[in-house]
Amino acid sequence: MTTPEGSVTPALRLDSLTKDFDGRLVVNELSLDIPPGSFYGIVGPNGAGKTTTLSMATGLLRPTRGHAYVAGIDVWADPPAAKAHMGVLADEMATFDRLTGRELLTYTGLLHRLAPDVVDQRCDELLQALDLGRDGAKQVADYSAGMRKKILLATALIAAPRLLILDEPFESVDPVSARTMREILAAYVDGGGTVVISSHVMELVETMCDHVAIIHEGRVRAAGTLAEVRGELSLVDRFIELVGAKHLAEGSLTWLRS
Ligand SMILES: Nc1ncnc2c1ncn2[C@@H]1O[C@H](COP(=O)(O)OP(=O)(O)OP(=O)(O)O)[C@@H](O)[C@H]1O
Repeated sequence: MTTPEGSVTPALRLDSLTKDFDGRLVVNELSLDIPPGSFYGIVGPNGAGKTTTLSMATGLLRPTRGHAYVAGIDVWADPPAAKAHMGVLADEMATFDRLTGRELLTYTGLLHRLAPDVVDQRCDELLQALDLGRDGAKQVADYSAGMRKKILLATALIAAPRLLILDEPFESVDPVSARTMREILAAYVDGGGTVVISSHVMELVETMCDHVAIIHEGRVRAAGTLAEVRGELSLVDRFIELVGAKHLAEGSLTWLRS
């Protein structure tokens, strides 16, 4: 989609997003444009505000101030329209744990008004691809943490949205499944989709993403293409340069030495 001025509408626009928890600003006037077709990594130290930001962007947590737009649609002004454009994976998302993996996927597909035979075929393919074929009949409540990530990724993918927002999608996932997930996401971006992931794993972001934002204390410290953000440094060095390295103070935890 293009605006009247001819500029391309961002797949996701965060406009001065702010979250105040009991007087503490954990996300502070955060603005970011995610170009369509990009594979965008959001990195930041523990507690930087990544999950809070993505929760506000996906309609899970109401911002104190600011706006999020998906393909130009204001997420909080028209949540159903905005949500129709995106697939979301987030730990704090409520899900129907008493359904089996296959039932949850089927239910999600039917909610998106896909034809039952299409849902069936996509369920087969997704369960197979994510190595959940044998666990399709098990309740999601009994899934391991990694299996839960994978079934939630499958629910985010089943309706083939144009935007995927994935909070720590690789956490707890084994290396074989992680590789498959990376292949699925790379093919999705090749097909014109946009992916936004948060991650702590710099190597992963560096090899997968073409854009990156470094967030610290609720603000964007650097954002742009990977090359623009990294400069001459590796992403991890740039990250440490921006957020500051911490070393163990001399003499602390000496009681750990036997
Ligand atoms: N519901 C809440 N009430 C109060 N404070 C909260 C709430 N949710 C998050 N916070 C605080 O907001 C800050 C940002 O948390 P957030 O989960 O967004 O960080 P994060 O960057 O995703 O961290 P991590 O990398 O550790 O997952 C933290 O200090 C956290 O304690």
